[in-house]
Amino acid sequence: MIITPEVSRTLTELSLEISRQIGILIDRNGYVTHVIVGSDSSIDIPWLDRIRTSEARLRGVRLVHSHLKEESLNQEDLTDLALLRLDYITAVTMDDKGLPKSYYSAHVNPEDEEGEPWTVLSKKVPGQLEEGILDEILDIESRMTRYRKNLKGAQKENRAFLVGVYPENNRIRPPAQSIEELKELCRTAGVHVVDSFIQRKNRLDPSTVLGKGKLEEIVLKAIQKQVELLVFDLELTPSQAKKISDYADLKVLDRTQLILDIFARNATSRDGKLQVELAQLKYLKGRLSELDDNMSRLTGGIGGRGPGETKLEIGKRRVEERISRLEQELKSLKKRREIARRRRKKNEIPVCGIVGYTNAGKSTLLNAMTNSTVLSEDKLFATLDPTSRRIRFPEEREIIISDTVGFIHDLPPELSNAFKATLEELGDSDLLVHVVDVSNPEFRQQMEAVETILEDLNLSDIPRILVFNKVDGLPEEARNELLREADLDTIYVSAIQGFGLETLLNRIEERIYSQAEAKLSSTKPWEEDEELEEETEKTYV
Ligand SMILES: Nc1nc2c(ncn2[C@@H]2O[C@H](COP(=O)(O)OP(=O)(O)OP(=O)(O)O)[C@@H](O)[C@H]2O)c(=O)[nH]1
Ligand SMILES: [Mg+2]
Repeated sequence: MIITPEVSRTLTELSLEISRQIGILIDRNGYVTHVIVGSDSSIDIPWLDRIRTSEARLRGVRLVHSHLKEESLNQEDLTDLALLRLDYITAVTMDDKGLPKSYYSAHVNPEDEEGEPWTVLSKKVPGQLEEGILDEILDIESRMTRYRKNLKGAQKENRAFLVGVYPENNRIRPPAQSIEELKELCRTAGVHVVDSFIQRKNRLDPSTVLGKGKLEEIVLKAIQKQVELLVFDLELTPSQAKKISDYADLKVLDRTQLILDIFARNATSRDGKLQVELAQLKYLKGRLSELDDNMSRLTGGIGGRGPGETKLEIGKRRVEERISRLEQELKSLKKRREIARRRRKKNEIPVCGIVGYTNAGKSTLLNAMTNSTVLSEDKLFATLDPTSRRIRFPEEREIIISDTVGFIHDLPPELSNAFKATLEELGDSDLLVHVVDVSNPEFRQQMEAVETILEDLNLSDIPRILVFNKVDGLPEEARNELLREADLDTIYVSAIQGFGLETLLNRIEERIYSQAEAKLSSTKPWEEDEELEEETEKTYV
């Protein structure tokens, strides 16, 4: 039974006596876990511990509360039901003697994506209360689970909503494109994006970023669509993330965390893994400091005397220790890499680096170039990125061509070192091939972002070839327009269809070898060699 007639009567009688709503939370064993006294028209449910074990499950308690007037469940009641994932919610009304009159109940809607997030049941009078409430709740839960099971493979895991808040007249990056990029990041990270929400707002709400109303709307939809993750297209402070996550009872991630996660997944070399861990720890350290500041504001004693070493401080110290250990290790790895680099340099095989915005098609292009020519050879250099290949041209000319990590707008500062370390070897390149995905409407901004990063890395002096990739994905007119305005140095390719690769390879050979010859005639090779040998020996000692 939802509530026994006796308890129900106590509830309504007391309620009438004090002219306030009274609510009780009842667990699955029938025990009352909380008694709540509200005002005459509403009731505040206390913070409920998370006792659910899986996303599809309900909270394990139902709320029965009195309504002083003959009113069914109102919007606030239904919102509480959904937000708190209550097992069930019931409002009991009373007659003028305080005896229970009607019961209005609702439960969450376990499967219908399009309807309301709740199912409102028809009114019952005291004699109609039946046994079997527990079975009914278990049935709702199993329907929720079944609904989830029926979702197709990839849609089942990590279901997410994207949330973007943008200033009202930001002309630099249209929100739709920014969200589109976030979607791509999610795809890479194995997150299934169910829907996205964009809010235009000049002033962010300091505590929850979004206004309460918008957040509530999003959370209610999240419950309905069985979403368990909110991904924000901006950087959240730790306390914002915590507030949103507490309110929504959903996991909350921001763009930085998403990128960190992708880096962590994709790092394969020892160096890469350490770099990512370092970035993660630095990120964590920043978060701990902010939380710590908030805590000491709450706990700080008179005259600024603090509470001694808090748990957070201990955590922070451990993080710092690990950071410095990682930095040490990375330093020694870097030394070893430098030696290997010098040795390679001595071999005098010119190096060509492929750079470009993430997803521009760099890896595809590298594969296409090295597989499509009989001149290529798969060769892995242990100390290089595993995607370096050797290309052999006629006349015994060869080059090493290497793929790099993709560039991205607004790289989180914690990551930029890790990112730069992977790009460090680009400094040795004799030529850079800048690959652009021209089928992306944002490609010009992406080119700019790449330019900025190259400058940042002091690489803008290295000769460069500009390659417009994915021309196959462009409609005829757009392609013609590009062709008209582009300079002669730009090369148009489709890495997938193999279009333009010959031209590109020829251009690479031409550029590298004309430079190499120019260099040969202007420097005395033996001088350089001697110097190298000396340095190499020094590092060995
Ligand atoms: N239509 C079309 N798609 C392409 C072309 N080249 C690459 N792609 C696709 O673009 C996507 C990204 O290609 P990648 O080669 O992984 O791109 P990338 O630049 O190495 O990306 P990151 O390593 O993530 O920075 C893949 O789905 C490719 O199939 C092309 O010429 N035409
Ligand atoms: Mg790639």
